[in-house]
Amino acid sequence: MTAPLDLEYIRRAPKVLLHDHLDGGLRPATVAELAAACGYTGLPVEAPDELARWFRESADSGSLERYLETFAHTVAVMQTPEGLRRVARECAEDLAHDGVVYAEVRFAPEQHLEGGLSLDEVVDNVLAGFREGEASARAAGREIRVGCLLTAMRHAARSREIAELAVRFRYRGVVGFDIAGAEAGYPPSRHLDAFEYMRNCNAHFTIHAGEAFGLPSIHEAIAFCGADRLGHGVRITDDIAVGSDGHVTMGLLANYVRDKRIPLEMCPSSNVQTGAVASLDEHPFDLLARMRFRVTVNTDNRLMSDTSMSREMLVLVNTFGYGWSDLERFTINAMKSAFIPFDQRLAVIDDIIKPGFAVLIG
Ligand SMILES: O=c1[nH]cnc2c1ncn2[C@H]1C[C@H](O)[C@@H](CO)O1
Ligand SMILES: [Zn+2]
Repeated sequence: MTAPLDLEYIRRAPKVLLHDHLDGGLRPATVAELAAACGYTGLPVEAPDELARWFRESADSGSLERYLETFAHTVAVMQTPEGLRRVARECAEDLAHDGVVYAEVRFAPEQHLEGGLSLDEVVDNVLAGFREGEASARAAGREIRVGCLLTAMRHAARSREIAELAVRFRYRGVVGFDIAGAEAGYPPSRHLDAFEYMRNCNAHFTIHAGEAFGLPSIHEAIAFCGADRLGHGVRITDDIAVGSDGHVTMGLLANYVRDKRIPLEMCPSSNVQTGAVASLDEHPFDLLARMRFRVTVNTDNRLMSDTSMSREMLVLVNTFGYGWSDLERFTINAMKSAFIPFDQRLAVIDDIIKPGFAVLIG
C-alpha cells in the first residue's frame, strides 16, 4: 500500500541534501546557549522560541542583503572550537533525525577566525563535529554521511586561499568548494583564480548564482568558471518563455544547462524569503522539473526558514501535487550530483534510496 504523503512519512524517506549552510542551521536553543557561553551580548532576543521567530521574520525581508544580515548572530557564536564542533555535531544529528542519508553542508571558514583559530583549526573542528554527529545518529539507529563544502565570501578576497584549504582537506571530509554572499555587484568571475585552481586539482565546486541576480551571473558561473552545480539557479527562467498556449521556448543558456545536466540546488522557502521568487506558487521548480532540468530540493538555511528537508519536500508536494515517484526522482537527481566518487553515489542510490522509496511507494 502507498504511504500517505505527509510530513511523518516524508521524514521516513531517505533524502539527499546538497545545499545547507552550517551557520544557517543552528538550533535556536544552541544560539542562546553559545551566546551565553562565549559572552556574545548582541542577540536581539534570548528565549529560544523568540529567537526562532526573530530569525524567521527577519529573514523574510524579500532582499538577499537583508536576509544575510541575520547571519551576524550565528557566526558570532561560532568562533570557538567547542562552538564549531557542537554546531556541526547537532547539524548532523538534526539532518539524520529528519531522514537525510547524505548531506553536503557548507560554511565559510574565513568568518570563524575572530577567536584566534586558524583556517585549518576551524575546518578540523567542524569536521570533528560532523563525525561525532554521524556516530551519535548511528547509535540512535540513523545512518547519515555528511560531506563538507568550504565557502568563500564573494565580497571578500580570500577565495583562492579557501579553495586551497578545500583541496588540502579533500581526504578528511571536505568534498568541494563554493562562493556565497551578496550576488549583485560580485560576479563569480571575480574569483576566477580560485575556480581555475579547483579545476586544475580535479576538484568540485558549486557557485551561488541566479538567485539575486540573473542570467549574466549564471553564464559566468558556467562559461567562465566551470561550475559543476548552481546554487539556486532559479533565474535561469529568464531564458525560458512560456507562451499563452503553454508552449515553452528556451534560449541557448537554458538549453546548455539542461543539456549538460547541470544540477540546480533549489531552496523553495529561502527563494521566497530573499525575493528570488515572488511566491511558492510562482516558484519555477515545477516548470524546470517538467522540462527535465536536473532539479534538486534543498533547505539553504533551516534556522532562517524554520524548515527541514522534509518540510521543503512537503511544501513542493502541497504546491505542485507531486507524488512519491517525483520525490524519489528529485532525490536521485541530488545523489547523482553529489561531489563524492561515482561508485559511492551509485551505492547510495541502489542500496538506500531505491529500497527506501520502494517501501513508501508500496
Ligand atoms: O542563499 C544564500 N545566498 C547567498 N549567500 C548565502 C545564502 N545563504 C547563506 N549565505 C551566506 C551567509 C553565510 O554566512 C555564508 C556561509 O555559509 O553564506
Ligand atoms: Zn545558500
